[in-house]
Order: sequence, then structure tokens, then C-alpha cells
Amino acid sequence: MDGNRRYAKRKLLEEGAGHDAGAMALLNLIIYCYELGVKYITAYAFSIDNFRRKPSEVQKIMDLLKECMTVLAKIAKHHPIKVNFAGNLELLNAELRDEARKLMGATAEYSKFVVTICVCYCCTDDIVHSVEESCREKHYYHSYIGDSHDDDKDNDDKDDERHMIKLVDIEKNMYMAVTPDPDILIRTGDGHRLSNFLQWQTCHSLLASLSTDWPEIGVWHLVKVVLDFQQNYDYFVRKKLQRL
Ligand SMILES: CC(C)=CCC/C(C)=C/CC/C(C)=C/COP(=O)(O)OP(=O)(O)O
Repeated sequence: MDGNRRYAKRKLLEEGAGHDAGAMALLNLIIYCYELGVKYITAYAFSIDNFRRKPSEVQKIMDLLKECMTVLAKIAKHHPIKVNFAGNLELLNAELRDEARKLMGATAEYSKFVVTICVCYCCTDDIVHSVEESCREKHYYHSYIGDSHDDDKDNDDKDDERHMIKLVDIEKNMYMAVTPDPDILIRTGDGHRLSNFLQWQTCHSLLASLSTDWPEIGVWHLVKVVLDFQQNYDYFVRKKLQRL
């Protein structure tokens, strides 16, 4: 969701007003997706690197995160929306972390429409966290059965095999396991970088870079990228199937 500060500068507004408008644009986009029948939407709201920004800006984004949680909780009372927060939530303050967990718990049973907000997220951090988690699981398995006194080579090979960390382990243990890999990744603000967002999950995604700043994204931008995706649908499906 790039271009919030540039939008504020262009409109001669104070910096925080760009993020206010950005939060409103996100909520609107979630509603458009719901109405258009898009099943999953994932937003990159705050990266771990963003903690290096000015304290006042970090605080502003955290305040907006809280407001978005309140609005999403109200929407979820009347619509079957599942809300996930993906990232290292331990880096959030305790109040926000509790709110995030409460909202995830309250909407966990829904599946018709899934909104995932990435906070305190970086893809590289997610990969490291997932590898650590997978090692812990395999170590547990190893210490549980590894003391067997069976000298049989076949059994040893099978044990070795079971101790190996596989692709499925890494994918299962990622924060992003809560939602499928995206068909489309949209970046606003004329950027052509991934900025540590979903590198693992976007190998076969359509990348759409919009020159529009995030607060000005609207339903027609969404429709246009969905149509672009549909025109190349056969290609994307083939690529995904090849991976299976
Ligand atoms: C759910 C939630 C917390 C929503 C908050 C609002 C929001 C849109 C946050 C995005 C924050 C962010 C770091 C954007 C990227 O840079 P930039 O847009 O600040 O700067 P740029 O104009 O320099 O690209």
C-alpha cells in the first residue's frame, strides 16, 4: 500500500492524513473485493523494517491498525469475514496483540471471504521463523523416537527421511499459511519492487504495478487487474499445476 506520504505531500496535507486516507482506501477495497466475489485479500500494512520510521509515524500506523480492527470486527458481526493478522505479532504492543488475537478467534470459523493483514511482517523473517519451527518439530520427533536401538539400515534411512525438513513443512509453518498464494500482487505508488512481501508465495503471481498512490486506489483499478489476470488465466493455471 505505497504512496500514502506522497499523496499527503501532493495534496498539501500533513503526513498522517495520507495514512488516514490509506486506511479508508483499504477498508473500501475490502468491501469491493467482497462484493466482486474475490475470496482472499492480503494487505501489507506494516513491515518489520517500518519500525525504523519516525516514532510518530509508527504510532500513527498502530493507531490506524486499531481503528481498522474495530471496523472489521463490526463488519464481521453481519458478514462472514475471516480476519487474519500475519507476521511476528510478538512485536506489537500487548493491547494490539490481544485485539488481533481476539478478532482472529471471533472470525476463525468463517471461510467465504478471508482478509489477511500483514503486520510486523517480512517474507525473509517468515522464512526464518518457519525453518526454526520446522527444526523444532523434527527435533521433537527425533528425541521422541531417535533413541531406538534398532540397527537396521532400512529403518535408519526411514528415520533420516522423517527428520528431513521438506517443502511442505516450510510452507505449513509460515505465518502466511493462513491464506493461499495470491493470483495477483498489486503494488501502488509506481513501485516495481516486492519490498520483502510474499517472495515465497508470488513465484507464479501476476505482478501489477499501479502509478496511483494507495489512497487513490478505486474499484476500477481492481477491475482492470482482475481482467488482465483473466486474459492470462490459462497461463497462470498451467504454471500452478506444473508446481503441483
Ligand atoms: C491496517 C492499517 C494499519 C492500515 C494503515 C494505513 C496504511 C495504508 C499503512 C501503510 C503503511 C506503509 C508503511 C506504507 C508504505 O509507505 P508510505 O505510503 O507511507 O510512503 P510513500 O508515500 O513514501 O510510499
